[in-house]
Amino acid sequence: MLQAPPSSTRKLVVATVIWSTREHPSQTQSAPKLGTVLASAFSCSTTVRDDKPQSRCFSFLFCPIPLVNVQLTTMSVRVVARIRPLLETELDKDVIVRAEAVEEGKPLTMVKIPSPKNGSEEFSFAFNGVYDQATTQEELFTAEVAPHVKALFQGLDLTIFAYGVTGTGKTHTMRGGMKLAERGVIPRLLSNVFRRGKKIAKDSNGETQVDVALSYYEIYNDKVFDLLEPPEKRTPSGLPLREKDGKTIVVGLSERSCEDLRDFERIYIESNSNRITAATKLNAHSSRSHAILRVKVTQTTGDMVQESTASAIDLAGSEDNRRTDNGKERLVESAAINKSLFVLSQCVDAISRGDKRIPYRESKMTRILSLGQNNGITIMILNLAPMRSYHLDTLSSLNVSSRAKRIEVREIENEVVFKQQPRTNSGLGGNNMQRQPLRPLANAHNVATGAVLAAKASEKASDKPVKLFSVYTDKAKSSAIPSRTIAAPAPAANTAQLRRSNSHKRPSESADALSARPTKLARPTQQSLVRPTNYQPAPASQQLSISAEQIEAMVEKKVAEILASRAAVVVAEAAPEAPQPAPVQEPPSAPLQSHKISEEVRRRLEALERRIDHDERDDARSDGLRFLLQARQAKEKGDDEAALRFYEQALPFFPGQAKLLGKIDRLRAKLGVAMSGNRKGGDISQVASGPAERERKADRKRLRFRHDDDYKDADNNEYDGTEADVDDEDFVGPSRAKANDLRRPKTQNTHKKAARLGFDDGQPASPRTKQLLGIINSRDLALIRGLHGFGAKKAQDLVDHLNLLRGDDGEETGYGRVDSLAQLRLLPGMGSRTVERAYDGLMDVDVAV
Ligand SMILES: Nc1ncnc2c1ncn2[C@@H]1O[C@H](COP(=O)(O)OP(=O)(O)OP(=O)(O)O)[C@@H](O)[C@H]1O
Repeated sequence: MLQAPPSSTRKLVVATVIWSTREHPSQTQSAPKLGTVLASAFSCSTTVRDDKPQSRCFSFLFCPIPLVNVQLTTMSVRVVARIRPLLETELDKDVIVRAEAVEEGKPLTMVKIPSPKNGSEEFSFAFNGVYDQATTQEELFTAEVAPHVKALFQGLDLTIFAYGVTGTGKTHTMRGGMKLAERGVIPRLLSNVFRRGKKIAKDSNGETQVDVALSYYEIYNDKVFDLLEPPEKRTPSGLPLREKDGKTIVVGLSERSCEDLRDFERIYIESNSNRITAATKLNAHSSRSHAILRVKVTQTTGDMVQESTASAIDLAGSEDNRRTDNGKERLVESAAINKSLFVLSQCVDAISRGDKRIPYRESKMTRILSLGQNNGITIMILNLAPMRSYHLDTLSSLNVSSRAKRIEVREIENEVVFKQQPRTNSGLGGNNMQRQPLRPLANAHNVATGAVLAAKASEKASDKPVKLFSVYTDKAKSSAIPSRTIAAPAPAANTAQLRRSNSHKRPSESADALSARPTKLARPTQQSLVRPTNYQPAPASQQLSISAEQIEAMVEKKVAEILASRAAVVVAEAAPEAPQPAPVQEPPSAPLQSHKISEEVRRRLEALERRIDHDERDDARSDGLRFLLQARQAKEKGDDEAALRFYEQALPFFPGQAKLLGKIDRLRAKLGVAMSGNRKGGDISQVASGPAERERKADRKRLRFRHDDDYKDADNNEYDGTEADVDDEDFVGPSRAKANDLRRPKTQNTHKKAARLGFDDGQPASPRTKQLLGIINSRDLALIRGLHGFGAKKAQDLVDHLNLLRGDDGEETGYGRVDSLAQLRLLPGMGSRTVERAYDGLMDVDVAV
């Protein structure tokens, strides 16, 4: 049975067809001929998108036995735009965003918006679909999401995320309002999932069992918090992320099984009350976090199990703080929100440029979203406000989103596995998951983990969480909507009128907004964080009553466990061929004194551990710290060779660090002596040809590539590797230096330019460089905006970025300070052209003076 997928934008790249049998799903065999046949048989229906011919993809999943899986299919991220209707206070005359069709009678695919500089000019952005102000929740769902539910049950993962400026309707789209008709994508998705699950069970006469489980978490200030857990269980550093089987997983995330829609409603409403939203000037109930709902569908037939996941993501909205009047607390959140969205746009840009280095790891949200790296189907819903007051923000999100269309995701269905080897691909909890250790609940601002906050919330708590949106299905209606064909658009003003004359009135704009508002939690005061209205203190019997020593013992034990597991992971990643360190096995009752590591070392390890956890706003650095941690552990065990390897692996994260280089040199020297002694006359070259040296060589290569990627000119893609060479000259030694010499003539001009600007880290900074860096490091928005080539947004983004980078240990590491033009160039949004212009701008001023 062949099934054509719903999307018209997929393309077929049948490279390998995996043929597997139900009896032996693990035995696969390439069948390229069959793939070719299928490709030629079905590639005839071509659709045109973005002026690029695309072929339709056909998947052959869920065929009768034997299973035939087309595994290497790619498709672009499907990007659709939705223009929200006018709110009560907004006027028709201010509408500037329109939805249009390429030709009359065709579906809407264009968004038109005037140029901010010249009103008579108009920009057009093409999307896979555009939904105007009159579009209902049901129409959007039926056209964009419902068709993919089938694919979800065929084993594909589905990701739907709403992106846009604050107040443009992301939460409304994803979660929806109180009335049945206002239900958003999420409740409708669950409704469809349960319905299809029941159908599959029924059609198979109960042979196939379908289970649904939920995880729900938020990323707040770049920390991950489980929304299924009560706020008092949160730890200040949130849950860590790890990569597993090519997927980013949240370690220790809980999962709840969900039987039906009623169950879902209870869980969803309860956990949404844990989500952080607050009043800002631009949105009375603004989401201050990115919220990610994961719906895991497990189909079990006999001993075969197939898992797939639908992720529905309501991103927090970017906001221009000049318009928000945000207070300090909101500004901190805003900086985190803007930074992650900025990184997202950087990722989109990098992917669409075809860059090798995609800055996913610079924010948790982009790591989790992994655009272009994740498999399955991805739908991005760009939410737009039609008003002039959003003009520049709208343009910027239109730019990002239209580039996102070029991102290809691999459409790979999840494998079917035997029950005996249950998949652990979610890694998202369950009983086998280690939760983070409980820590004292005194917390920083604004995260609802503190006992005080919780207690405050509990004063207002009612027995039941407040229901703020509708979940239940009105089945009869849903099937009545035909697949979307939207007539030629009415002029914006008319549609706006149409919408506003509608009886549908958003409670947010009404006097009793706080009580009746459908989408987000009511907040007692403007600018205040509103935390769980449903919070109930745990009954006395469940409250923690443990002594300080017990807590200390728990923490110590946990640290030892975490270190051991990380050691295993890092060792496995770093040297797959090397023997794995034996896991630290400690009986629960083992006395603490039995720990092999001395107190002093433990303290240092803990300090490192804390830095790893707290420093996760820069995961690249925390990777580096992890290597340092491993190196120290290895040294403690007397394994100098491993220590050397880990120190060298840490080096790319702390390039040029004299202390680190010193350690490496000393260890190399020591190892050389020791090895020659051990090997009776063996010399260092023997060591150098062993696995350690191979690893070192690989590291150097990695280091070189890393630098090469970093130094790829962000503005013009012109390659300039010279700085990288200068950076690690000491480390690479003479042979590398020679290689550099060979490369130099090719990049002479760039090099000269770099030298003129003092891009080379090793060179003394010129007065102008110092002046420029002084301005940057001042983080003074006005000064930075005054630099040549810096617009308001660029300046704000830079300041936000620097503020975020500074962190607690800013003083010690100098992190968040820009010490050279080379560093400045590498910051998000900079690039050599920007730095050059700013530098030259200063020069002009000097000359003029
Ligand atoms: N399609 C729509 N129909 C009716 N009302 C809408 C629609 N989209 C948005 N709204 C209304 O617009 C207001 C802002 O929407 P919402 O809170 O969903 O924005 P948001 O993008 O999630 O904002 P933030 O990023 O600050 O959380 C709300 O009052 C919401 O009810």
